[in-house]
This record gives sequence, C-alpha cells and structure tokens, in this order.
Amino acid sequence: MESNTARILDGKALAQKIQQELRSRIEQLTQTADRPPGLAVLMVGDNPASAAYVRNKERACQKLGIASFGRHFTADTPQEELHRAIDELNRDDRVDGILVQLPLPEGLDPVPLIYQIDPDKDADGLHPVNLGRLLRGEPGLRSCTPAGVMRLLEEYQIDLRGKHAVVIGRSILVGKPISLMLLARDATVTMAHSRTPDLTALTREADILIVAVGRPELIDESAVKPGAAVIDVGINRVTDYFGKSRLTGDVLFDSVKNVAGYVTPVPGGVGPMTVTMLMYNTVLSYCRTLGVEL
Ligand SMILES: NC(=O)C1=CN([C@@H]2O[C@H](COP(=O)(O)OP(=O)(O)OC[C@H]3O[C@@H](n4cnc5c(N)ncnc54)[C@H](OP(=O)(O)O)[C@@H]3O)[C@@H](O)[C@H]2O)C=CC1
Ligand SMILES: Nc1nc(=O)c2c([nH]1)NC[C@@H]1CN(c3ccc(C(=O)N[C@@H](CCC(=O)O)C(=O)O)cc3)C=[N+]21
Ligand SMILES: [Mg+2]
Repeated sequence: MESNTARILDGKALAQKIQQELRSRIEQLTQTADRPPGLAVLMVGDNPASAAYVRNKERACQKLGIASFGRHFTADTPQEELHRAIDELNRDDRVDGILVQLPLPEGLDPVPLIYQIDPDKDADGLHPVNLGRLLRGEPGLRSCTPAGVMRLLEEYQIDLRGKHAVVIGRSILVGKPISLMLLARDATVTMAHSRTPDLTALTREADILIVAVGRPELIDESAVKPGAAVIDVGINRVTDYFGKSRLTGDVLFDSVKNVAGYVTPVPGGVGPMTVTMLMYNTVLSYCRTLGVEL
C-alpha cells in the first residue's frame, strides 16, 4: 500500500516566530513611547478551561512586554457591573485591547457587553463594527482564531484561489468569520453545520477543510480528500483509556495524516496562533494610537 504522511502545520513554531517579531517591535517603540501596549481580559466565573486560556494570554503578554489589566469577577456579578468595567477600560488610555472571555456564566449576556467595547480596542474582533468591516473587506481588527488560521495557511503557502474550502461550524467566534476570510482569498466556500446531511460526502470534496465543531474525532481519513489541507480548530478535553485527561481536536490526527497533504496538530496548531493574534491585535491598536506602522 502507498503510504503518505501529511505535512504538519506547526502553529506553535509560527506563533513563536510572530511573538518574537512583536516583542522586538514593542521593545523598539517603548524606547520613545510613554507606555507599553496594554490588554485587559475580563473573566467571569471559574470555568477551568477559560481560566487556562486566560493564563496563556497573560503569559504571552508578559513575554512580549504587554501590560495586562486582567479583571476577574465572580459568577454572580450583575451584568451592570460588567458594563461599568468595560466603560472604564474604554476610557483608560493605558488599555489598547479589551476582551470578554467566553462563555459567560448562566444569566449573563455577552452580546451587549461586546457591543459596548470601543471598536478600536476590540482585540477579539467580535464587535459588530469589526465584523462589518470583515464582511465589507475593509481593514479592521480581525477575530483571532480565524486570523490565526489564515496566517498558518499563508506561512505554508497553501493555495486558496479557486479551491474548494469546506468549513464545518458556523459560530460567530470561528466558523462564520473564517468563511468570510477564505472567500476574500478567492476560495469557493461551503459552510456546513449540524443540519448538513451527509457531511462526509461534502468534506471529501474539500481541498481545504476547516473543522470548528467541538466534537472529538468527528473527522477521520475516510472524510478527507487525498492531499487536502485539514485545519483542526476543535479543543476538547477528554479522559483517555488510562483515566488521564488530555487535549484533543475534532480531527483524528493519526488517521487523517495518512491521506491529507497538510494537517494541524492539537495541541500545537491553531490554539497558539489564536493567542498570538490577540497579541497582534493589541499591538496593532497601540500602533494606531501612536500613529506609527506596526
Ligand atoms: N483553537 C482555538 O483557538 C479555539 C478553539 N475553539 C474550539 O473550537 C470548537 C468550536 O468552537 P465554537 O465555534 O465556539 O463552537 P460552537 O459550539 O459555538 O459552534 C459549534 C458549531 O458546530 C456545529 N456542529 C455541532 N455538531 C455538529 C456535527 N455533528 N456536524 C456538523 N456540525 C456540527 C454547530 O452547528 P449548529 O450551528 O447547527 O448548532 C455549530 O455551528 C470548540 O471545540 C472550541 O473549544 C474555539 C475558539 C478558539
Ligand atoms: N472571547 C473569547 N475569545 C477567544 O478567542 C476564546 C474565548 N473567548 N473562549 C474560549 C476560546 C478557546 N480559545 C483558545 C485559546 C487558546 C488555546 C491554546 O492556547 N491552546 C493550546 C494548548 C492549551 C492547553 O494546553 O491548555 C494548543 O492548542 O496548543 C486554545 C483555545 C480561545 N477562545
Ligand atoms: Mg490547536
């Protein structure tokens, strides 16, 4: 039998490279600027996954020389108090980026909070103004995970023009914005979701397959076109055969690598790129405030 091993899209390595570039640029700018870039992460409640991501973000800030203005609220915090916190951060000149860690605990509505963030400080790219800019093809702050996926595809010079891209998942955080970005690069885009019949027949037609569902092992080699680029956005914490907890994506990596041309690992694929694009957006807002190019 012919054997094939996909090229691994190393998100961790690319994330490190971009973070190094950002770090140098920050170092350079802070020689004359009166302050470093600043990022505020609002975390509500004690969801352990959220807490882990927030720690990753704070660690990245520290490494790059970005000031962290993290704020942690208990799960019973009233919505109004969160609105006041965002209002303060909007007016705080030390803060270039603001993000509300999702999901919020039951009873809190993230949508009006996101609407309240100053669009120029919207490091997550989730404010309707920034989503509208993406839809229109105008410059603006871009959602971090989709932007990270696009950077990864660019780094490995994966051709998108005229290619069939299938995106599984249609969330406002991942699936929808990724679809728009692929479209802007002249891919022919199909968006799939839980109501899509015969998903496998569709994914087998994909030159580029983006999986953003949150279901471990949804995609194995039988669902992949030979030579395709497979991007696994899913992050699932599962308990393995030995009772040990580990992180896995939506793609059965060891199976898919036999047919795909390219595949992202989890961990070490899209996750580190998401964190890096958050840093990138924060530095981009900072540069805009200083009136310099990134
Ligand atoms: N690596 C990273 O940096 C990030 C990873 N993630 C991870 O990505 C995954 C998706 O996140 P997110 O978009 O926020 O999740 P959501 O739960 O908001 O969306 C999941 C999407 O998957 C679709 N779906 C569910 N089941 C199926 C199925 N069996 N077949 C086809 N489609 C299905 C849903 O369809 P429908 O709309 O019909 O319900 C929905 O559109 C999660 O694992 C999350 O943890 C998220 C953000 C960043
Ligand atoms: N407002 C908002 N913006 C987000 O971007 C957002 C969010 N809310 N809520 C949750 C999801 C999930 N997410 C991840 C971030 C980093 C990793 C990450 O660093 N992953 C590492 C490993 C992490 C680990 O080992 O725990 C990796 O895949 O290699 C993963 C997932 C951002 N999200
Ligand atoms: Mg990953």
